[in-house]
Formats: sequence, C-alpha cells, structure tokens
Amino acid sequence: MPETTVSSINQAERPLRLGVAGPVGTGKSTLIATLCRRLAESLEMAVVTNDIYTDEDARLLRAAGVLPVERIVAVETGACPHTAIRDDVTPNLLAVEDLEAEFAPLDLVIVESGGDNLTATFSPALVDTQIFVIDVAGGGDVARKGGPGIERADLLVVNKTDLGPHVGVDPAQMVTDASSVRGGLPVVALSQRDEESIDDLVAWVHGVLAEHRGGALVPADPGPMAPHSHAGDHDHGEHTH
Ligand SMILES: Nc1nc2c(ncn2[C@@H]2O[C@H](COP(=O)(O)OP(=O)(O)OP(=O)(O)O)[C@@H](O)[C@H]2O)c(=O)[nH]1
Repeated sequence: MPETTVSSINQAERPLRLGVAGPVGTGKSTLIATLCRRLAESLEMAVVTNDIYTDEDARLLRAAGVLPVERIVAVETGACPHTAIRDDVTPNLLAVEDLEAEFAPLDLVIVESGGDNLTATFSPALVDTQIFVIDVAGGGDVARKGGPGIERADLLVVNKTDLGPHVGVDPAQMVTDASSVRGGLPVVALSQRDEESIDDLVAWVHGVLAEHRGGALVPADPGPMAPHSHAGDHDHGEHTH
C-alpha cells in the first residue's frame, strides 16, 4: 500500500503554495515580509527562501521579525537558482512539505525564488500560484519585453513605484504596457510607501486563497524560461539549458 505523504493530500486541504519570482533586487523579500506582517495574525504561514550559496534572504526575513524564525527555512540552490523552482523542484518541495507537516495546519506557504534572470518561473509542481516581480528601477521598457513571468504569472507586480520620478519612469505607463501583454491577467503597482497598493496585493492573496480553499484553483504554468547559457559552468566554458 502506498505511503500517504503530505503531497498526496487533496490539494484544497493543504496550504496554498505561493511562489514569488523575479530579477535580483526587485523587492521579493520585502514583499514577502510585508505579506507576513499583514497576514500572519489571521493566517498560519511559513516561508521557504532560495539563495545560490547562502541563507541571506532567510536571515533577512528572520531579522525582520515577521514570523517565528523556525517557520522560515532556506534552500541553497547552487549555481542555477531557476533549476530549483522549475526543473528539479525536489529540494524545495521537501522543504515545503516539512514545514507543512511540522506546523500543520498551515494556510499559506510562500516560496521565494533566488533572484535570477527575467524569464525564470515556477513549475506548477511546486506552487499553486505565482507572483512575478519587476521594478521601475529596472527601466520602463521591461514590461514591454514580455517573457513567461511578465506575460503569464498569475499576478505581475510592478514594484517600487515611489522611485518612478527618480529614475524617469512613469509607473502608470509601465502598468499599461504590462497589462497589454497579459491578456487580462492582473497587475498590481506596488510601493512599500503606499498602503493602498499593499491593500491591493493583500486582496489578491485573499482572493486566490478563497479560490484554493473552494477547490477551484488550477495551477497554471507560465511556460519555460528562454534557453540561456552559464559562462564558466562547463569544461568548454559554457553550459546551455
Ligand atoms: N524605494 C523602494 N525600495 C524598495 C521597495 N521594496 C523594496 N525596496 C528595496 O529594494 C532593495 C531590494 O529589496 P529586496 O526585497 O531585498 O529584493 P529581492 O528581490 O528579494 O532581492 P534578491 O533576493 O537579492 O533577489 C532593498 O533595498 C529594499 O529596501 C519599494 O517599494 N520602494
């Protein structure tokens, strides 16, 4: 008889697994800390962070005091952070399942991708829903460039809108550009300095959680990342996958 594991439990009966991906420094850890601050009083939560060689993001979140420290665990992904969220999700899945077993019953587990290139997305085998984060400091044309995360993540966050005037980018235009490539999927313009924008983000999470609990949430795959190379990964200097 097969052993019963957490992953074999009916999806709606286990916590919602939410992935947060996006390029380095766009504000993923800060967004997750904010969600914890806003939601941890009403929801049972845990977080898995991914870093290439360190547990830096986990330490930052622990230091922020937004969750009991034992509910924040780090997975060190090695050189290819996107592999751990897309091609071989086992280390992340084990970390998620351990948290779900240890702190049952949880409502929400957030997995933060190690900052990676513009096209890394989560496998639906790891998360039920995913947020892709870009920021205005990355340039106004990022939204128009598209890619699987920008076009098809369940939510696109255009972050750090407060920086728009300082970097010569119009956040509203960036949202319009992003919306035009997303075929109706939601976009939230976010700033840590704008409480209403945080309300929008929190409302989206509540909406998805309700859908998940009702059994109506079907994890969608934004699609694979573009083929890319890692200089120096290989004897011949490059490794493409
Ligand atoms: N002005 C402004 N700065 C922000 C905002 N959100 C985050 N930041 C800053 O952006 C920097 C990067 O934020 P992080 O949350 O560490 O970004 P990250 O995407 O987790 O970074 P990696 O884990 O290195 O990929 C920090 O200095 C944050 O304080 C925002 O809304 N406005």
